[in-house]
Amino acid sequence: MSGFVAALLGARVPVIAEVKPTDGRGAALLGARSPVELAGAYEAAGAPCLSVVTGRWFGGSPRLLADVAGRSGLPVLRKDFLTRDRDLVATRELGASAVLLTAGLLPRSVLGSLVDKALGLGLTPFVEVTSEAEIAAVRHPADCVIAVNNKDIRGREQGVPDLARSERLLPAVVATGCPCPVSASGISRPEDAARLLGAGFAGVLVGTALLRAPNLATWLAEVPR
Ligand SMILES: O=P(O)(O)OC[C@@H](O)[C@@H](O)c1c[nH]c2ccccc12
Repeated sequence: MSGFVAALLGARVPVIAEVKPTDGRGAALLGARSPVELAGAYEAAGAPCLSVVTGRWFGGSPRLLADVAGRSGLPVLRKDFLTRDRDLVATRELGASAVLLTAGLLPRSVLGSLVDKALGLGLTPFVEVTSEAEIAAVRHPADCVIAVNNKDIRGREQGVPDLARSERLLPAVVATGCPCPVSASGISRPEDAARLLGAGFAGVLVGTALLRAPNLATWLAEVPR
């Protein structure tokens, strides 16, 4: 089992906490904090894993990933729209433990070979899906995190989130043998996170709501398992 998956499955509060400078509309999310300070605050509040967005839509960069991964003791997921083998090699070199692969943006054969390549590099594939057809396209599901995205990435994550999508698709994710189903995006309240975990998700990925929370520790403490 990968370090990223082990950290999530072993966590009391299995929330992957995201570092991203802006939301999909360009609104600033870090306030006066540096990304490294924010990562430290997530760790202190008990988050088991981090997600770092390196895509420019969200104000990210590869440098941001290197800074956070170099300073944090937590396993880090790189979130970006990567399509080539060499992007995965670079991701490893930047210090990530897991890498986002977006099933809806990649032809099935490309997704399969990127999963193979990531596993060969020791990176956990974190495959985001929005439909049963995309779930069926995930190769080696037992070695991947399969994450249901509650928003539509084609709309640059700006639309209304549909948490019911996660609940609807969970049985199909579990049926693949994936040990670590995750629900990602648009989870705005601790009670929504708790409901998804109660339904059977092994983890949730939360960005904007945590970045805007007045108190991280309080938000996470309100997510009982
Ligand atoms: O801020 P939110 O709604 O909690 O969402 C986090 C994360 O899922 C989102 O940032 C995201 C989902 N897919 C992505 C792809 C690239 C970059 C970022 C993302």
